Amino acid sequence: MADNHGPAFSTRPAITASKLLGYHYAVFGFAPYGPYWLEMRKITAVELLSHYRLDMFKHIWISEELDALVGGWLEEHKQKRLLGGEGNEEQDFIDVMLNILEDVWIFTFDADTINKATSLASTFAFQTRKAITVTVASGSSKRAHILNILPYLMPCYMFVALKWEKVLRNTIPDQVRHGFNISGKCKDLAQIFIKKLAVNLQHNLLAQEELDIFVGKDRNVQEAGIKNLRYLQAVVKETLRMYAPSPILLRAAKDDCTLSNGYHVAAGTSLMLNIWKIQCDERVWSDPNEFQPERFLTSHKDTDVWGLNFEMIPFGSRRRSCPGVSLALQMLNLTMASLLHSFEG
Ligand code: HEM
Repeated sequence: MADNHGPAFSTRPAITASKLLGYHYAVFGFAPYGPYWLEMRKITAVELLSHYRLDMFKHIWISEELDALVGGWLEEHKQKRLLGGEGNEEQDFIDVMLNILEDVWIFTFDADTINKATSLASTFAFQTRKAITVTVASGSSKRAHILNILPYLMPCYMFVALKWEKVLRNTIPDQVRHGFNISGKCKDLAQIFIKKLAVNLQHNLLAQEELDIFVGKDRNVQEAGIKNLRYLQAVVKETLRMYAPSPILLRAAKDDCTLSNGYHVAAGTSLMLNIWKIQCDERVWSDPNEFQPERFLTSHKDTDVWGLNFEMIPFGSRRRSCPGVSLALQMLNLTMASLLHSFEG
């Protein structure tokens, strides 16, 4: 279906939570297919998440800079709460935002929570923007900065007839939210990864051996060296296969279409793709419930996660696939390699 009817299913279902929490679909991951989504997708791919930009911003995601920014901000709010006064309301806001981040399936929220989250989300946007402005003012001006992309966002104004302010407010916090999300996803995946290696001595030894050969005990793992760590990459892929962080994809039919089996699907029909089931299909994967990284060096050595092999789509596929896949893979591989490297085998 993803192959033959990809374009027909390139929009998202119009659910209430996307409308309320996504500023009337201005958060482009929730936006319907159309000129606004196309423009935002282009800006994100070229200006924010391209290899060129990832290289420019490497100092941010490799260092602790972003963590420090967000951590400092949360700490400040905690302190305010301890001192009483306005802190309580702000703490409410943080609690709700963290719930949203942890619970991606926001359509399970009841009406009250959605109302509360909607008003608090705008505070979040305001605070994030303030934090970014303060960071710029406080002086990393010589470095490439995320705000460099803002001129490219200006044309979006024309598409949504929103105030420029609103586009800015929705876009940057959205990427920051994804930043939080990836840390969460990385943390969950890292836990699974370590647990799997802890119970399986043989996997652990193979991964450690590879690190010893290509990195050595006395050096830190560098991003450039990851490409040599083929076993480690296979372990990361196997983790993504068995524990896809987004196990269900949400799409909707953009136009009427007829599937190859003759079913007619009306425009607007929601489609939920069960990625977990696809990635554990025993017709494709032998012993699908067994953690076997070796399969990505043997029977599935040509299967990657970029959305072209439909038996393995942890980042989705085609038009609405994850634009952060490159960043996510770099972070996952580097985090896992560094974690493993810090432990004795
Ligand atoms: C382990 C990490 C990650 C996983 C497993 C993941 C997975 C996914 C999946 C399954 C989708 C839906 C794809 C589809 O419908 O076909 C998606 C969409 C998206 N992801 Fe990710 N993602 C990750 C990290 C990131 C990062 C780091 C960013 C950006 C900084 C990001 C930004 C987005 C955006 C903006 C969309 C919506 C795209 C659209 O609707 O056009 N993701 N992601």
